[in-house]
Amino acid sequence: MTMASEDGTRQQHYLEPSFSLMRKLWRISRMYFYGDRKSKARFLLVIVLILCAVCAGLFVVMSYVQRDFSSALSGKDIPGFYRAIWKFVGIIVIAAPLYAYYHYMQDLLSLEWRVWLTEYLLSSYFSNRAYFDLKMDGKLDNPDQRICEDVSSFVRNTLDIIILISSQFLNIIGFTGVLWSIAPELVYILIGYSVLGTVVTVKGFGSRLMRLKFQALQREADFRYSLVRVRDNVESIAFYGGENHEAATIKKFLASMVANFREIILWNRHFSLFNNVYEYAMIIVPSIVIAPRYFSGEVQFGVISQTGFAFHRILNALSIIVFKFDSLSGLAAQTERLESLLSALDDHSGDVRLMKRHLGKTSSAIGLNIDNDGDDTPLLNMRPEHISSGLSSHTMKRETNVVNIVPEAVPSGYISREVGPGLVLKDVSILTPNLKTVLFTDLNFQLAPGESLLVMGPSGCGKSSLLRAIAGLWSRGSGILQSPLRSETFFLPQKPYMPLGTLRDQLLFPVLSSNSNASSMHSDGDLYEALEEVKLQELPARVGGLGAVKDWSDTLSAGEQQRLAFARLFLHSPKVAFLDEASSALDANNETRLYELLSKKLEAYVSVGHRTSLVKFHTFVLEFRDYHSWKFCHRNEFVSI
Ligand SMILES: Nc1ncnc2c1ncn2[C@@H]1O[C@H](COP(=O)(O)OP(=O)(O)OP(=O)(O)O)[C@@H](O)[C@H]1O
Repeated sequence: MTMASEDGTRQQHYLEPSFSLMRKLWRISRMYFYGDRKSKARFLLVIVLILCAVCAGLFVVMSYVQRDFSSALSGKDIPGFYRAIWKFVGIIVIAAPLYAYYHYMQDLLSLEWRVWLTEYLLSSYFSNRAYFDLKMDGKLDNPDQRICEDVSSFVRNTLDIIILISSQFLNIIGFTGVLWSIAPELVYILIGYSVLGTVVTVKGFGSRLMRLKFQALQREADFRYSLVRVRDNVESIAFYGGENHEAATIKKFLASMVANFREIILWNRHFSLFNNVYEYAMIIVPSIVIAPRYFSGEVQFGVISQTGFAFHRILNALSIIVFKFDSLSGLAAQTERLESLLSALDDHSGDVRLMKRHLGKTSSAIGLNIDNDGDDTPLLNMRPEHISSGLSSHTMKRETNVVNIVPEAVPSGYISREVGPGLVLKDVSILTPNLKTVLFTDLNFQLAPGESLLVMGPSGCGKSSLLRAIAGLWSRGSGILQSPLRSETFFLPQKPYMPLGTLRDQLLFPVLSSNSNASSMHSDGDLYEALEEVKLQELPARVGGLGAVKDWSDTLSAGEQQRLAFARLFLHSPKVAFLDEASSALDANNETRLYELLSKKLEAYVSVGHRTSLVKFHTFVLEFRDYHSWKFCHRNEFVSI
């Protein structure tokens, strides 16, 4: 979840009614109506439009019945009066179920569309770790709100507008005939008047109200996220006594949201003024035009009310932008937010493709056999001759001298990734995601299968970033990185992630416990055994069994969470584990015992840690020193500085 910041990362949108906005609306809508569920989508839409047409037809019939009714009343025509009453009853009997079914189909289509679009966005959001890269990129605020609420409002409003336009179009067709047959001059008046009203609305209020609505969505999402952050960090805030600070921060978001709403209310008042004048100015026009003909006996009394009815139906239809501007401006804001999310996801998958192409070129340039089709496909068979000769001694010392480099000067490519049995880094340089800082350059080392590495160094030198690069989370930089298949590795971050769900879910994560493979792979006995290994055997009894559901990050201590993460690691038994200060919250005894288990159970592992007591559990030590240099040596040669 990214909150838009005030430092310029927030995207500025100057929304205005335009063809580009309509194109965006069409782009999002066509994805569903031309997508994999198009048959159902189109079927539902056609049904809704047919029902809409029938309802519009009923309105035309109603205008004639109303005419007969008024004429019968004014002419004291008793049989005519009862005939009109019976016609009314007939229309109501048909219209009542028809309307109910019409709204039901509308709701059904809206739900289907929402589900489809949400699922589509979720798939894109989680593919190629887009959620991670979007957060790192920091340009798109609150993707969660876009996926959750903007989709829902967008679908509802778009559907309303489609139906409205269709019904108004039918109204224009149906009632223009009626009005034309009575008073053609009224049709001309209506056209001129509605064009004028639309131009004033679009030019006078369009871009301002749309921008305000866009900001309203953005600021509401920021406000809500500031509250969610508090809920996620209650303990830290309580320890710091940070209530005043948090309340002040949240109030700032509230104030910004309210300021925007004040502006919306103000502009709504201006618009409402214009809207009322526009609507009321026309109320008596049809009567003024028709009354002289009624006085001269040219038309019956009922024609006056029929003309008024038809006139206002057409006025509503032609003035759709004026009368529905509130929902249209809301829809414009939702369209813009969804479109920028879709574009960011598209750009991301484009970047991934570009990266793969780039890697293909790089590798062929150095004569390596690359296949970029998937994470788990062996890509490169790196032989010793690809590694600089100095590496084979396993003891290297090298000075690097670039720390903060202007973006133009940094390596602009990607780290080439390979799959191989060990872990090999050749001339690897890594950039931070904002591409402003080179963390280290020309890092070279290799670990054969079965060899383990401890990465040490001062805070902020790039130890975790190295693991991120190995895991494929960061790719910007240069060099070649060979590591085992992703499915053979397992990463433990410093702060273990505790997903929502049962104790069983915590142990099996990232495998879903509902997945049939999970239960065939790990019986409850295995889970209890893993808990015993990390000295958490009493946990199931304490919390109510493996099926107990809790907020685990609040229920368990930091050390317990780290031990649970080790149990998770042992259950998955990967070939190679990567541990980023994964035992930092543990006491020395627990840490030693877990590392003893680790060295027995796993072929190899790479740890990031600060304690020299960990050195004995690893074959090699890579030590970063003062951001400028690094040293790779055997553990027997390691001398702590
Ligand atoms: N998303 C980001 N954008 C820009 N810079 C970042 C980002 N994430 C991390 N950095 C910077 O990259 C540098 C290296 O971070 P990293 O987490 O790898 O350090 P570390 O050596 O693991 O530190 P520690 O021992 O404190 O955990 C830090 O200076 C950090 O501020």
